[in-house]
Amino acid sequence: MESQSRLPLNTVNGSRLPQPSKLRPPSKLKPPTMLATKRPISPADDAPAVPKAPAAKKAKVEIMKAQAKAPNKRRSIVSSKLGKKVVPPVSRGIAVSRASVTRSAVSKAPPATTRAPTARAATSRVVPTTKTTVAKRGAPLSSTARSTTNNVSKPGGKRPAWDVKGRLEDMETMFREAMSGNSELQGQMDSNNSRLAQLEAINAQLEGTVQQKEVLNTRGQEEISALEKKLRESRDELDDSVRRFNHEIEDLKFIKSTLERQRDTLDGELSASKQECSGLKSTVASLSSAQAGLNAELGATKLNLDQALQAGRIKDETISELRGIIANHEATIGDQESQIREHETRRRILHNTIQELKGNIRVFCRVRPLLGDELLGNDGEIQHMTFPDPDHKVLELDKTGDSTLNESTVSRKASASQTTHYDFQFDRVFEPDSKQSCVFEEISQLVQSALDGYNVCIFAYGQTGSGKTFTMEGRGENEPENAGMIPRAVEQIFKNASDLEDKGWKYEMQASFLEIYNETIRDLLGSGKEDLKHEIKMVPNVNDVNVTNLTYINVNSPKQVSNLLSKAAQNRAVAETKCNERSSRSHSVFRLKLTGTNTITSEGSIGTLNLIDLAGSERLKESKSEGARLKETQAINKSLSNLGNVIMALANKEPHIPYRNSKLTYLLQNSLGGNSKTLMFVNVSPKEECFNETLCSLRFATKVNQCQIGTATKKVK
Ligand SMILES: Nc1ncnc2c1ncn2[C@@H]1O[C@H](COP(=O)(O)OP(=O)(O)OP(=O)(O)O)[C@@H](O)[C@H]1O
Repeated sequence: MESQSRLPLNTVNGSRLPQPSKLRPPSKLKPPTMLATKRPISPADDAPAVPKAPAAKKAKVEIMKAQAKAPNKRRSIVSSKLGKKVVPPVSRGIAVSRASVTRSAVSKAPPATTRAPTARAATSRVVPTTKTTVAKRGAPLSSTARSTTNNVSKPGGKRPAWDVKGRLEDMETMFREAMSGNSELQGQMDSNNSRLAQLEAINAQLEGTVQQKEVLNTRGQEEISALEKKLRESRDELDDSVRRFNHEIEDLKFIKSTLERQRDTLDGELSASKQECSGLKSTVASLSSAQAGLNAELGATKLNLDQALQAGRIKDETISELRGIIANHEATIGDQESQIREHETRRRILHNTIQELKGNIRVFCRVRPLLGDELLGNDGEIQHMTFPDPDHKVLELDKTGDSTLNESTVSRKASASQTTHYDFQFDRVFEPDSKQSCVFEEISQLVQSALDGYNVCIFAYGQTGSGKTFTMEGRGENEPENAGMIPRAVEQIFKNASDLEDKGWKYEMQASFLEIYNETIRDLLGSGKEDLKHEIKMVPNVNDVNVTNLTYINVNSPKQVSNLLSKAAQNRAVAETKCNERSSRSHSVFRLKLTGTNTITSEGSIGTLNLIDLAGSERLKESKSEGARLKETQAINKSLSNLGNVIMALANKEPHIPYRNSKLTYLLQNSLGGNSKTLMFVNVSPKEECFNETLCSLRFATKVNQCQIGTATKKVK
């Protein structure tokens, strides 16, 4: 015991233990595989046969598991060093952990071998004990050690510091125990070494396998890179395909939407067609039923037809009888038509007789209404004129404070208050509110006479602004109610001529329009450019008047005549005077020559309708005309006074009638003589300041009205 205790503390069974300072910490120990690399095991070792690759894998897995359990194993080793039972690693089979291998190495602890680090590591577990031993042996005891020694001196407690011997004994005891444990560990280490050799063989085998695997791995990598390349190419192709397919999908979507639209349209058409079809079916059904009805009706109609044919035969007989009766009636109608024509002839005779009874020269007086500013004075009433006669034949004038006027054609009554009263009587007096239609009604029979072959002369006489043009021509193309005597006469002539066509009459109408201005004739229907001279000539044997170079136009409609009147109106010489703002300073003569032929009776007629708008009869004193206008007025007055002279001469049946003293009377000689019907309008102004002019005009008209010119005769071809 004594010699053993003198052995160095760091030797086990004679071999030196590694220095504690050179021991590696357990965590830095290399794994068994690494150890195997440093210490190859020859195949000649009596190691178990190398397991196949799966067996090697399994062994690796077991090793891994063992490593995971390593800390606990270490604890068990330390425990074993302290005298507890140590489980030999061999009993655990091939699944030996790195920690257990290390413990085996420590137990063997061969000096100066390649496994030294492992042994050192294993030895490190007992270092504290060894150190303590060294300290006890070499160095003086510290106070703490001493107290411990003191405690040991007593069983179950520390030995006192001074009990060195006791403490040494204790240490020796401990050493012996350690040594016995060491031999045990040595056995374990041997078995571990053999186990390690086996494992190294397995490891070498595994390394070969690893190399094979690496070759395989390299090939695999190459294959993988080739496959990756292929994969990239495939991906590119796939991308292209995807793009292509996307395009195709878009196209297909577009086609799909188009087709859907077409389908919708076709659906709509189909439903419409279905509806139409159902409608047609119902129509067919109704037509079928109608056809059945019609068939039935047809049968009935056939029956009726047979009856009608029978009745028709009877009617044919009746018709032949009626034809006989109609022939008799037609004969009667022919008789009656000839009677009508006779009646027409007699009507003309009677009409002429009536005209004769009325007198060949008749005078109508027309008073125009107050216009514009004229209405402002006297509350718009004409106070100096009265129309007392219900038969419209009398006009009364009252003049206050003018004793110089003491004449009257009919009567004159002067009152004490110096009011002079004048009565005038004419064939007709038209009051200011008389309409154009009302005036024309009175002259329409005269117009009819022109168609019957008479020379009719209607002229308007009066002072400027008294309403002559309004009476003869009217006002405004768009005011049919204001149409004058000329357009109305033309209208009536065309209408009557048309009516007379039934009685066999056909008329040719020739229009001319002229004016006499300053005793010069001007053609109002001419172009106006030529400076032609117009002379009045008597046509021998016909007792007719002709004007040379005058335009005669055949007319066949009222519209045509209306256009001629418009043209003439533009050509008329119109001049301003102080008496009227638009005064016509010439006589205008519209002449319509009517030549009628009766194809049935072979009668013929030539009539002339003269419609004359005379120039204003102004007194020189009133008109205040000067220069050229004075000459105009003088010429007008001369012709007008000559007209009066002619009428007087005719009335007095004088042997010489002074027709040639003025162009007007010379032109109208056939219309003023015995073979004519003459109507004079005396137009008067309602203005009181025109009283004297009005009086003059009325006096002249009264003279004309008193004339008995003779009996008119119609001209027969
Ligand atoms: N009965 C009537 N009703 C309404 N207005 C009328 C009537 N008579 C004439 N007038 C108007 O009085 C004005 C003068 O008439 P108009 O020109 O016919 O006179 P006149 O006698 O022809 O004059 P002149 O001799 O200068 O040609 C015109 O504006 C016309 O429209």
